[in-house]
Amino acid sequence: MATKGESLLSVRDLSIRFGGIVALDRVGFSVAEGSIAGLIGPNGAGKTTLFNCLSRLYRPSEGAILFEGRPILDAPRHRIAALGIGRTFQNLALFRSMSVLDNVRVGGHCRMGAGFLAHALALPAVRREEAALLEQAHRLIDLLDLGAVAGVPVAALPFGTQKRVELARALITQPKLLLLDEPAGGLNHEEVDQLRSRIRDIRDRLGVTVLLVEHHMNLVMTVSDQVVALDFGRVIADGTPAEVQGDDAVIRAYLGAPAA
Ligand SMILES: Nc1ncnc2c1ncn2[C@@H]1O[C@H](COP(=O)(O)OP(=O)(O)OP(=O)(O)O)[C@@H](O)[C@H]1O
Repeated sequence: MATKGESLLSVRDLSIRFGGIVALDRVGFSVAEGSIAGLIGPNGAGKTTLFNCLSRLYRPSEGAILFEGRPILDAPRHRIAALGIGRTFQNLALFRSMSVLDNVRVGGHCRMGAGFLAHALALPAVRREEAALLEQAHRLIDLLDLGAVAGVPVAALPFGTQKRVELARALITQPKLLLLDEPAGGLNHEEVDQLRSRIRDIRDRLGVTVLLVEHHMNLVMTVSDQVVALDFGRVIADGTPAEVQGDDAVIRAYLGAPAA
């Protein structure tokens, strides 16, 4: 197991092609345990493709992903949450007619140890697990200020609140690494400020390492310890927010090459 400051996640020489497009080209970087890392890059740079490789939705053609020092590309997709990697999606993936509480609880079932038969028979072990899950769901609902709407169907809530529900649902799997795909997308200024402190709370209070893909530069640069910049599927910068913000290749990628 990685100790604080060591790499929790290492991406090594990761490549993937779609037809003629090289979406990721020998991408490599590491994320230290207990840190907040931001992944930036212009549209089409490969950020979502990288997330999809990390959550095993895509299979890279080359390279390796190590989590806690162990390769995970051979792990079946449904084991990823149980290994300790959670994620949220750019487009919310919630059960819209279900309540906030039920959406959060449902996310926790992949971590439950009791088997199918034990569930069917409602054995005491299952009842204990269900009770622990309910308690954890309420804790996360409180952490994310969702207490007042716990019984409300998700479809009836404003977008910003739904995004918090998705965050709570991703956290109930007790991930060591949380992948956030554009958490600030569609949020107003005040909600982005709240999101910044929530991401810090998640790291500081729950001890979760965070990797976020985000276009909102102010959020990425103020919340991250490390920023990795991609362009055309390649890592063009990897360092502190100040280093990456001042990097010539990053400035060129965002502003375009100066006219000849
Ligand atoms: N399933 C796919 N089939 C074909 N091409 C794909 C697929 N997924 C991604 N691509 C291509 O790979 C490249 C990287 O796309 P990706 O969505 O990862 O970029 P991104 O950095 O997340 O962009 P954005 O910020 O716009 O979300 C793009 O050229 C995209 O068209």
